[in-house]
Amino acid sequence: MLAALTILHKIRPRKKIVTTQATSFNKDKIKIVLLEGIHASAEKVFRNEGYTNIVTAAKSLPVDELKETLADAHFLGIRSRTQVNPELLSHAPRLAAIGCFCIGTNQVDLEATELRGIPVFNAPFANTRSVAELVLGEMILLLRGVPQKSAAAHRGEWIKSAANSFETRGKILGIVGYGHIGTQTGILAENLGMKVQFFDIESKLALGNARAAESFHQLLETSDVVTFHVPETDLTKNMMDETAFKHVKQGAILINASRGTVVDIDSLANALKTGAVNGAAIDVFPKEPKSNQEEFLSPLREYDNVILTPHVGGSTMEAQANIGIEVSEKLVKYSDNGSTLSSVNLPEVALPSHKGKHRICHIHQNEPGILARINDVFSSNNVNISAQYLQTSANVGYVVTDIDQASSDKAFEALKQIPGTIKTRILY
Ligand SMILES: NC(=O)C1=CN([C@@H]2O[C@H](COP(=O)(O)OP(=O)(O)OC[C@H]3O[C@@H](n4cnc5c(N)ncnc54)[C@H](O)[C@@H]3O)[C@@H](O)[C@H]2O)C=CC1
Ligand SMILES: O=C(O)CCC(=O)C(=O)O
Repeated sequence: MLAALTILHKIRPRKKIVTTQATSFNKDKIKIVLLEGIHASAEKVFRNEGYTNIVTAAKSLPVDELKETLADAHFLGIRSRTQVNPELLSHAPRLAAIGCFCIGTNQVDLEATELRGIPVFNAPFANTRSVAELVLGEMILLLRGVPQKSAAAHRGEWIKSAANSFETRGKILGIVGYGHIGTQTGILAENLGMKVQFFDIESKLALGNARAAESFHQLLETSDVVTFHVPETDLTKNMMDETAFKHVKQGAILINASRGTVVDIDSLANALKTGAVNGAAIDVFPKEPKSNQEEFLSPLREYDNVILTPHVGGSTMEAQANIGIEVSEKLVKYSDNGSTLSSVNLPEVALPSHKGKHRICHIHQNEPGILARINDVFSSNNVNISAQYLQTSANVGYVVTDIDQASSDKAFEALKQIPGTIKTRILY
């Protein structure tokens, strides 16, 4: 492992590491902030585990209020609205971990949190089914022209016609991003009798009768319905732009329940205007209202054949309750036991119980010799190590050491002084 540390250090440029130190307190002193209406199941998990200092808010907080709230907070829970950037982190000196109570983690600067030794956790598939079901429903409604017929009926108009109304059976569904949601959507669509093709940048196992498209453009050219299930990355930004729209099969349906940056809204509005696409369902937008009180602005509002939903793809009672439990359990585990298993930004270390021992968690810059210095501290303080676990990424290393209770405080103090230390915690 030491060799791996050394090699990675040599080939990666040095990143700016922000050194802050935190220790573990009594549970009632650990402040947990849960924002954006995170399901009550999360608070219940924390309370059941003895955490009582819990602040909740039904919405995201304005930046100044958020900074104030985070000044003495140890754990932060958010959904997709709260943006966590280096500026915010500089106002959260005690922050130990962040829970994204959703799938996407693009709202958090993952490198900045990594360099501060703050693990970020999410719920990678607790709302997968909810998104897939919404997409399926929207697809059926759009193929039947229901949104425009319904909007007309609300205005007193009666469009009893089969024109431009189709079954899903036998139609081709093109899935862009064949991950958890993409595959789940494909399976459900096949059960309706659709033919499924997908485009992914990774080589993927095709489930059921699905097949990989030759290219993104080939998928667009041959699909009756196109649905996006990619994360927000540099590659997916405006993936569906003016050029991509030129490849869409005449009269196709377009669905985006991934991230608002993936589909260029002006290009979509243009395609709707010219009739190049026959309808759309959009759940996510480049700029979304910060609260339910803010007006939603979009050039798509004028189109009856567009289903507009307020980023609720994953918002079902089932999904939110499950996400609340899953993410809070990960945060509790990190707090109580030090486990970073399934963290999206820090080296993953799965840990057994440390009953009868004190556990010292040390997050540090991944540089040559640091592991030796850590173990020097233990040997020079005559500390007997009963177990040690470690994992590294290009930038940071995470070493967890279980030691006898009698010698833990002295060793802990010495470990904090090692150059390159980012964060230390002692778990009793
Ligand atoms: N509307 C909502 O409420 C929700 C939205 N989401 C969004 O859906 C996204 C997808 O979720 P999952 O399926 O769980 O993620 P996933 O990580 O399981 O799958 C994403 C897939 O996209 C592929 N991909 C990445 N870049 C690509 C590119 N440039 N071209 C083609 N494929 C690419 C990946 O290889 C992967 O297979 C999330 O990142 C999140 O942003 C997730 C849940 C709820
Ligand atoms: O529920 C939310 O606030 C966001 C859902 C979402 O987009 C996700 O899980 O990535």
